[in-house]
Amino acid sequence: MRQYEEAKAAHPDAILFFRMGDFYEMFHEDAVIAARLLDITLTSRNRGNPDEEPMAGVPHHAAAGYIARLLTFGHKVAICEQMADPSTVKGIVPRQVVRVITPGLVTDAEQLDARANHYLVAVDAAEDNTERGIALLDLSTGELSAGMIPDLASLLGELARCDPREVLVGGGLPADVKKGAGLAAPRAVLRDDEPLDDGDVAATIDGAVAEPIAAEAAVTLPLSARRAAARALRFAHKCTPGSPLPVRRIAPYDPTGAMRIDETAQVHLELVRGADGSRKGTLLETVDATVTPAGARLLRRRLLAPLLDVASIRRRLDEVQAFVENPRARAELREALAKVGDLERLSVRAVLREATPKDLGALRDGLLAAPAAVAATRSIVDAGELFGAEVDTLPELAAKLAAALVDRPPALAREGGFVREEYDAELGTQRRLARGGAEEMTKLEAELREKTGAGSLRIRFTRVFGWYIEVTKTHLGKVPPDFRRKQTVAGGERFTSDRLDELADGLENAESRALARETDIFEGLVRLVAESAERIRKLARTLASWDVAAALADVAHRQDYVRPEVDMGEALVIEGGRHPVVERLAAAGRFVPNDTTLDLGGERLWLLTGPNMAGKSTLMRQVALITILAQAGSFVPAQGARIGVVDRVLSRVGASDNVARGESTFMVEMRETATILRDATRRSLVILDEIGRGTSTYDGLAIAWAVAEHLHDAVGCRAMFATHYHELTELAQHGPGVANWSVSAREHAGDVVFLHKLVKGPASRSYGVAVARLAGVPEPVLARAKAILATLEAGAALPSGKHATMRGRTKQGSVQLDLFAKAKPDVDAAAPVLETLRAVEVERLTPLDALTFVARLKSLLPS
Ligand SMILES: Nc1ncnc2c1ncn2[C@@H]1O[C@H](COP(=O)(O)OP(=O)(O)OP(=O)(O)O)[C@@H](O)[C@H]1O
Repeated sequence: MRQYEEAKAAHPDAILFFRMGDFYEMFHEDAVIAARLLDITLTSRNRGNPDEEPMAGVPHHAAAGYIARLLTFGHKVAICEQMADPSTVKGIVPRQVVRVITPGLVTDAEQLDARANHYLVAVDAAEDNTERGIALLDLSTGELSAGMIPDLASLLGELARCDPREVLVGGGLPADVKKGAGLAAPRAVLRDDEPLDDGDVAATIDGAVAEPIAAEAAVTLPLSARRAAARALRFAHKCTPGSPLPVRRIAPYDPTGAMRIDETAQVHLELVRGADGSRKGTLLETVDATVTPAGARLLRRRLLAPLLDVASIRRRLDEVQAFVENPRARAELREALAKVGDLERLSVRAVLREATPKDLGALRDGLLAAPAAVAATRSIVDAGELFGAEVDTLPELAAKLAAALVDRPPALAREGGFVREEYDAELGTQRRLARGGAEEMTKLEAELREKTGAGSLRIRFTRVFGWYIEVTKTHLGKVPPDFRRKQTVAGGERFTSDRLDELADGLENAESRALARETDIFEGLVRLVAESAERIRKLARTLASWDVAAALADVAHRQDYVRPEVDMGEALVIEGGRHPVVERLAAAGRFVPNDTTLDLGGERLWLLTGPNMAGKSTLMRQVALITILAQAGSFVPAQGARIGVVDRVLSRVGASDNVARGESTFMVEMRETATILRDATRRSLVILDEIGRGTSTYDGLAIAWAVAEHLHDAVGCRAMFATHYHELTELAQHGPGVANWSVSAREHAGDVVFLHKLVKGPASRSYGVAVARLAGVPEPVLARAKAILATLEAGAALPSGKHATMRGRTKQGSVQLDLFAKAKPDVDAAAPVLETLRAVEVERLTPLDALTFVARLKSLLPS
């Protein structure tokens, strides 16, 4: 147990998986926690003795699933392996912690989403807390980026964007940063990191990345960013004690170069995750036609961080256009890329010495497919200019892997059988010997059967007993004297003989030598791949960017998207724009395209009215999504688009509670509105859907009015504002930049027909009652609603003779709608009954509705 105690002392905060034979055992507190979380049996060691201790174990081959479970609960798992084959070691087998797996640092394909990055994030601050640094490490791809973040809001925005699994919060960070990090990265485990001094920073970075890069980082990266990078590297290094880190570069992380789409907008626009947390119905799902995991990850990153630089955006659009115009090259490229697999993650597994024969096989297939991908791209005119000159496809490594490995190598190296016999003379010899030995065994069996006349005699092998001769009971009398009894089984006896032992030894020798040789070859190949990791990753990056361009071209072709013009102008002109997701879900040809123009020099604030369900939200989201797609470098669902670069997309859509954060609907609404008003710049695109709805009518209207005014007068950005407050449409008289638009609908025989077509001017009415009918609200309720509506629209007079307001105050001070109060006996008591009766459409009533209706009328009469 000394080994155990030492390993545990080195990793006190991890659950220690201590390898013993075919099991990983856990002890003490670890065993208790694991038994509870993994639903495995808690046993004990030295039962009944004073040193009895809890113990639990999981089979070694099934460990991955258990580890994944523990990670989801935020635990770290330290893997302590046997460092030698127990059968060859005298005394205690040496053991060592080879890897600590934490939620942010997983490399096992089963625990990773192939189509998304998996980040560990470190956050730091300069000594005087004036600047904040962030570092993002994806160990599974070996990518590390670091940069400075100007303020807390941006930092939280970045955390929401990269959706990390683990956040290291450097010691000394203010409490608001820690609290904010927890909220902005809800899926992450927050971990307090140990102190770090400046000497540690330099040493950690120098030790991890290549010298020129470390030197460059020292000059170009601000201290807070370097500190964050060093934290991430130090943590990762501690977790992979046995092998070098796969990180070779520190990419500058510059959020100011990207469009900011804060968490709220990401959620409201359903960019990469829908309301249920899945990819279903998101923009990403709609435009992600990539065929490689690395391409999918790149596209996801691009959608979450569209560019601001016009030249770079145009370069991406040029690439997409090239593939739109060359369908043949596109098809060939995509066919080749489909075989490429995940070169990035496979090469990292080799660096971490975690690669299996199957991984090497996949890497080989990927490398072999790369030249066809290059050829396809090269077939495009001007390809060199667009897609870079030389591409290194590592032909020598591909050839070596192809020569060495069998077609479908197994997942486990332990049992061998993955290196081609022709690849290595020694391996060939041992395999032949082994095969010869097996043939000899068959021959011996036939010989013995003949000699003894025991027809049931068999020569068999099991892992536990090795080779033996089995004879059934009926033939035991024929067993010759030189057979030695080994074991008695139900049906007969098992024997051995000198000849059998001799053959078995030879066979076993040949097999174990073959396996040892294969293991050597395998380790050599893994080393070779690890040495080439940087080149492989460079190739993977190139292929991923082609994959994205070809995928977007494919979507553009299939969905009829056009190339947007992107410039630094101040207009956002979309002709025949469509919502990329809704149009796919709508029946073919049923989606109604609309033109929208927001222009800082003209109409910059649109007030959008129209009935419920008319398509106001859809229209506003479509404008935002088209802008995001364009700046991410994609074609867009429209007949034409001119996008004057937008620096931020800010949105507040619909009302939703955030009970988890302990805030009411209205509080959330106002908090989000406040953020928008604070963060919006003249270049931003703001989308507001029915703000003010979460409170009483007049308060809501007042707030909505003031917000719209502020956006128009003070911020002066491009904005769309959907509202059901028709009073707000008067704002158009307020300033030249405000315009009224509405999404049209028609009422036909009491039913509403949505046209989804934009028309200039405010909506004439709301059709709320008609929509309520569409939703199945019972007729008696509809009739009463219509009656109330008519009274309201006529400007009802109160008993006191005052003009009706929507609300009044009771003596106790509580708010109530006067119109819903029962009529008092001294006024025309029958009025509401008559109004309701007049409004009902008798032909729509079911018999049951009619009964309910009569009861309702009666209840309206004073008793
Ligand atoms: N341009 C369009 N063409 C075809 N169908 C559309 C269009 N726009 C919206 N729709 C359909 O109408 C439904 C309602 O749209 P949306 O939610 O945008 O309405 P809304 O006006 O915002 O409603 P509410 O005021 O109730 O929030 C959508 O789910 C979609 O199916």
